Amino acid sequence: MNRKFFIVANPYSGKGKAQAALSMLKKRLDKENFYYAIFITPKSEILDEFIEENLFTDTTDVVVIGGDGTINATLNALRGKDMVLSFIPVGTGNDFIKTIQIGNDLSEQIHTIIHGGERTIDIGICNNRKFINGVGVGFDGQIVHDDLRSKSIFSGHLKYLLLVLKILGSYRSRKFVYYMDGQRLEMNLILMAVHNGTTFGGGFKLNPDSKIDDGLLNICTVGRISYFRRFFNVGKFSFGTHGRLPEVNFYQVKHIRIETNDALMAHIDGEFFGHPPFEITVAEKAQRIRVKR
Ligand SMILES: Nc1ncnc2c1ncn2[C@@H]1O[C@H](COP(=O)(O)OP(=O)(O)OP(=O)(O)O)[C@@H](O)[C@H]1O
Repeated sequence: MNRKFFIVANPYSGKGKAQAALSMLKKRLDKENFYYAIFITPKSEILDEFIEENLFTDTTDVVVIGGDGTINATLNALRGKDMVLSFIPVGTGNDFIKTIQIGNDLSEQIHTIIHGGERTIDIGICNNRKFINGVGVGFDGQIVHDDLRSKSIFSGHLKYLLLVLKILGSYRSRKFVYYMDGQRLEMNLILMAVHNGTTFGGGFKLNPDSKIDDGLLNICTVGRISYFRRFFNVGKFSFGTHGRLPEVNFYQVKHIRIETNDALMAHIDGEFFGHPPFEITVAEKAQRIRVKR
């Protein structure tokens, strides 16, 4: 079958690195005589609807040049169409691709897009919206919320890290009421990370043992923790060694329901996603992606 590429490029992701990536990808696709179409994303709350409207039905390969938010919008635009997703990560955090092998630089990543192998991965679903990496509720939802509104002389990852430190020093634990595979729990938590992937926030490996094709969601909860212990242990979350802390618990489930609480903020694949209630499940082996052979 002749392959047809549809390229979704976000000019805003990661301070505009998409243009250079797009030029190089176009050159390589031209050289190999592939058909392709390009969609440059507009700033919009309904990005997935714009992508879906422009997607040709005979597309075989959808390439995302952007960060996790652009991957999320593209994934939701596919609405079950059987197309292979591949990635050039030019976002700020790029947390999802830390779970897979696509190559370390632009040239290798383009090689993977054209000549890579296929892998079929699980997809999470939260209140009918799909996610590829995860949903964060509590502390990291608050960061995404505040990041959207804060003005700073810094930008990108540095702005994000400064916000993490600021909120780390003030965020209080909140009551979570939730059902994991039907079992009711009620806990005061700083955060709950529900993952298909492993990492949030550009490198915090909250669920280091998560696998993207095991049919399960990995959950990390962090309970009430003193301000001193937060700052002292924050590095452990980057290395994924926080499991030794008594405030941390890990779970693997197929379904979680988090009850209504307007004091809890959430994000889905790094995009602000409001407040619970959330009904979160996993669709096993639901999406083909392109990875390094
Ligand atoms: N043309 C555009 N101008 C401004 N914003 C845009 C444009 N196109 C898309 N967006 C916004 O970009 C956001 C997604 O950015 P994306 O997540 O891909 O990059 P990032 O935030 O730099 O990376 P990451 O999520 O990996 O940290 C969405 O909120 C979307 O509305």
